[in-house]
Amino acid sequence: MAGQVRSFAAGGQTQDLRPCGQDAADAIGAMKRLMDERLSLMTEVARQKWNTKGAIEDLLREKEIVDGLKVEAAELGLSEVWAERFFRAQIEAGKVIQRECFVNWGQAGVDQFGNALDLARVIRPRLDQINSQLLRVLVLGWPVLADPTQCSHVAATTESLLAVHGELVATLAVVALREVETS
Ligand SMILES: C=C(O[C@@H]1C=C(C(=O)O)C=C[C@H]1O)C(=O)O
Repeated sequence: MAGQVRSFAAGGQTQDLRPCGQDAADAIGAMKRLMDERLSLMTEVARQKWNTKGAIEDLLREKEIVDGLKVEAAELGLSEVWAERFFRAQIEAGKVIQRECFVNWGQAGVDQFGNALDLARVIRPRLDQINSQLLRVLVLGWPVLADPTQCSHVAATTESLLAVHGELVATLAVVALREVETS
């Protein structure tokens, strides 16, 4: 895979994506932060849906996200099949968080949140940015993710997500990272 990744056009410039060790390690750090931010935004998503009594799951939006990211992945030289697995896992983990929020707020008798962010205008655009940024750092970090001698990075990612989001969410979110070696 690493050998297939040559370059991609970003902001009109072609960048060399062949990794050197530090770039790949930095990319793993960025991947962790972006995965965490994506999951953290799910509470904001849930607050807005709680206020509007909206459904947690939006399958049309999920399909649009995944279809778009598969095209981007192909352009970046990343396996579309793997990219779909990775992002579907992030989406499932995010829905777990939203469902947990709904259960907790239902039990606590929460009525409305006064300061919920706008889903369409604020949260989803940020999620779209995060998704694209994630794709790019996954390409850069691929040599580390695919190297069985460096599997501690996946364990560290799991640990840091687990500490904030709990075991179920963390396990779901990293599942595709554990399959990189075989992709
Ligand atoms: C985050 C949302 O909730 C769910 C999770 C999604 C995601 O993780 O991107 C997309 C659609 C929904 O099924 C949303 O509705 O935007």
